[in-house]
Parts: sequence; structure tokens; C-alpha cells
Amino acid sequence: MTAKPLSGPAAIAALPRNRLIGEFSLWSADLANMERDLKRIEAHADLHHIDVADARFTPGFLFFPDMVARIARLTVKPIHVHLMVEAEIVEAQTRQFIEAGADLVTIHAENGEAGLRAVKLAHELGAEAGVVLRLETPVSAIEPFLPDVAFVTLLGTSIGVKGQSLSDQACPRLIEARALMRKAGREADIILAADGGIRHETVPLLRAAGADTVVLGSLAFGDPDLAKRMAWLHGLKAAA
Ligand SMILES: O=C(CO)[C@@H](O)[C@H](O)COP(=O)(O)O
Repeated sequence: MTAKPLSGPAAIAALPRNRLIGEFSLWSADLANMERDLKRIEAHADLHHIDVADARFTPGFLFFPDMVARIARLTVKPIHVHLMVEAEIVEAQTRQFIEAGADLVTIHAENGEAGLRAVKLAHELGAEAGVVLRLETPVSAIEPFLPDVAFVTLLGTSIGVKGQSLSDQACPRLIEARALMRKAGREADIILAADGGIRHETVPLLRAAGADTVVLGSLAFGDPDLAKRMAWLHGLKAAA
């Protein structure tokens, strides 16, 4: 594997902004064949998405630092860790996953003050930071984070469960988040991500509602023709 060209904030700043970003959720890879699947997606992915869950903030456990460190040695693409953990451990986990190789860590706004401290810590450790919301949390909860983050992610399904259908609330929530980003004067600097319920029929709706990236799970890993799938994704138009 060649050396990673960019890391941390520089890698996130270099993501394409003139088309949908291809963000691949490694939870939806064949977990027994992670290296094979990473090789298959390497030419197509702009960003890898790794879900981390503590089985308290979420129904179950997902991914851990040693696994992220191993994945980081198999790709030159940036790594986005979505940290779904309780407030009491969010700062320690931010440190552990950045040390393992995360370029961007997104923190739940529901973590409150500890979440804001975790964003500051991520920057001190040389990584980029984002904020993410559960489907039930008012979109306004992102506001205290907007001055300091480069990513806003909105879950479009219940937290920590894959294979679900997109909520009717997902598109209106993206529109609301974009309006808040604009009001904060950060619209051009922040990438807006839709995570959960990413299907052939929902991606055009999410793009039109303002998503800059969608977190691809089974839609990408289950597609035998990834080049065609990505050409379709890159051709989808944003709202005028
Ligand atoms: O976090 C999530 C879903 O909430 C994604 O990261 C999963 O990977 C989605 O998997 P699919 O439902 O698209 O198969």
C-alpha cells in the first residue's frame, strides 16, 4: 500500500464538493473478508465510514480501535469514525480512535458539553471533527457545534441498526440543517451527510434535500457493478 497522500483536516478539506461524495460504511462489508472488500472499493471510495458503538448509547457493539488501526494500514482513503457512545467515555474514545488512524471523528450532539470537549480534543490531536444527531433529536442541537466542525451527519433511521428504511423526517431535517449551516456562515465549509436508509430510490431525494455525502452500506457492497453504481451516484444533481 502506498503512503496516504493527506490525513486529518487536510484529507477532509480535499474531498470533492462538485458531486456526491462516495462514503462507504465498512459495517456493511463482508466482515470475514474485510481486506478483500477494501481492495474492491479502494478505487471507488472517497471516504471510509466506520461505526463505533458501545451497546449503551446503541443497541449493540460495533468496531474497536485495533480493527480501525488494521484497516488504516490497508487503505490510503480517509477514515471517518462515527462515535456512538455515552458522554462519560466520548473523550477517551475520541483519543483512542484518532490514535488508531481516524482522520475525522463525528461526535453525537446528545453528548452535550462532553461532546464539545471531544471536538476540541480531536483538533488538538490533529484530526478533523464532526457532529451527528440521532433521528429523534431536534436539528437545532447541532448549533453549538457549528463554529468548530467540518461535518454534520443526520441519521435517517434509528441508531445502531442496519437494513432499515429511511424515515419521512430525513429530507426535511437535512433542509433544516443546511439552513442552520447557512445562518452560522459555515455552509461552504461543512459537509452535510445522510446516514441510514441509503437505497437506490432514496439517494436522489437526499441529494436534492442537500446531502453532500450519503453513507453507502448494502447499496454499494451488494452491487456487482460498483463502477456503474458510482457513476450514477456522481451524476445526481444537487438542489438548485
Ligand atoms: O449506520 C448505518 C445505518 O444506520 C450504516 O452505516 C450501515 O452500513 C447501513 O447499512 P444498510 O442499511 O445500508 O445496509
